[in-house]
Amino acid sequence: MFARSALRPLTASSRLFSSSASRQTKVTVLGAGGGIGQPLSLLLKCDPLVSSLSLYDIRGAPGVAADVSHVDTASEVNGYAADMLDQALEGTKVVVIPAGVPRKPGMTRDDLFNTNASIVRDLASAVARTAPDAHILVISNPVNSTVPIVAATLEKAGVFDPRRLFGVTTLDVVRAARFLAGITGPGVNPNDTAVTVVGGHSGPTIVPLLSQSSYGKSVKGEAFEKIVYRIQYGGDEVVKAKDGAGSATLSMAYAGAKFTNSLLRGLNGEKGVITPTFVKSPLYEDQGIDFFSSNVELGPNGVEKIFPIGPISPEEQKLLEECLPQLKANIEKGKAFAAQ
Ligand SMILES: NC(=O)C1=CN([C@@H]2O[C@H](COP(=O)(O)OP(=O)(O)OC[C@H]3O[C@@H](n4cnc5c(N)ncnc54)[C@H](O)[C@@H]3O)[C@@H](O)[C@H]2O)C=CC1
Ligand SMILES: O=C([O-])CC(=O)C(=O)O
Repeated sequence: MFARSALRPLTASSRLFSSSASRQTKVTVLGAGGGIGQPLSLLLKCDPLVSSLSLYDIRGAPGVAADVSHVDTASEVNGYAADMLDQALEGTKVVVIPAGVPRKPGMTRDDLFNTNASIVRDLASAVARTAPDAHILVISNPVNSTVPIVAATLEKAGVFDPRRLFGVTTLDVVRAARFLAGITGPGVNPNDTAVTVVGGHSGPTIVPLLSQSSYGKSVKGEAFEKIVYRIQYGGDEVVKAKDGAGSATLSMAYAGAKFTNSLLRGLNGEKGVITPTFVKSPLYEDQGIDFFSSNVELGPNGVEKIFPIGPISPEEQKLLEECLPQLKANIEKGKAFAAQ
């Protein structure tokens, strides 16, 4: 399926799976029966760095596991029913969480808070109890709030290590590269139009830094406004098109598998694995914002280095100013919930 000879040469940033190192890892998906969980489980089954895949959901995970387990890659797959959360987490090194409800048209990600906050808190408690050293990748929305909830839950349990908690903002990066390639001209490949996206993961908190991209820096005026809007509201495009049937699942599964592979490469000691992710960050701590997405180097301990956002244009400075107050409010909402 992925025969090497059939592939054109790829840059490190463009590969879905790359595996220069040999150590393999047990990965658990919480919410594996869902719209994201199913294709994500399939993609993780295809990742050569995953040795064992543990699939959990309150419904349907054993069926998904039976199905995915027939794919002829080396990893083993196990499915766990609703009452087997602790067994699903035993011995796992990486936990990916796409559990929770998705948006319908007319909703914001924050409208998911009331349902998803407690789902994520309870799953984080289980990770703290059963796999306290695991790296946790949070997909469930609203990411700007669910990540602080997971952090506070782990902190309460005395096992929080900020190097091991990640909000998955990779879909924004994937969209930015795709949309920029689309307006750059025929034949331009998204592999060559990577854009760093910083801030958070909802509307105005998503800040693409086009000025730092060789193709993006020439996008000005109305074209700039349009592509920024499209990157910030790409999720709404999918919610609208699915017309009540949910939000992005396939592109998110791709993005989730891509970020998981980056983390696994870092854990295996590969150098120079750098990608944006929403982590506990010192960058805007002086403004009371202690979670932020910027480029992060992933390594054997998880977060090895958090990069500052670097030089940005006056337009991007304005976007950042719009991002920060909303991001702060989202983070505080998560913390207030976790403190109850
Ligand atoms: N970070 C990002 O960029 C993105 C995040 N999302 C978010 O991902 C989440 C999932 O989206 P979909 O897969 O489309 O939803 P979905 O409804 O298709 O699947 C969610 C799954 O979570 C399961 N679930 C609910 N409570 C659970 C619990 N306590 N333990 C384990 N599993 C549980 C459900 O049974 C269901 O199978 C949503 O919150 C959505 O907003 C979606 C797209 C992008
Ligand atoms: O829009 C949503 O609700 C799902 C999501 O986070 C995205 O597609 O970026």
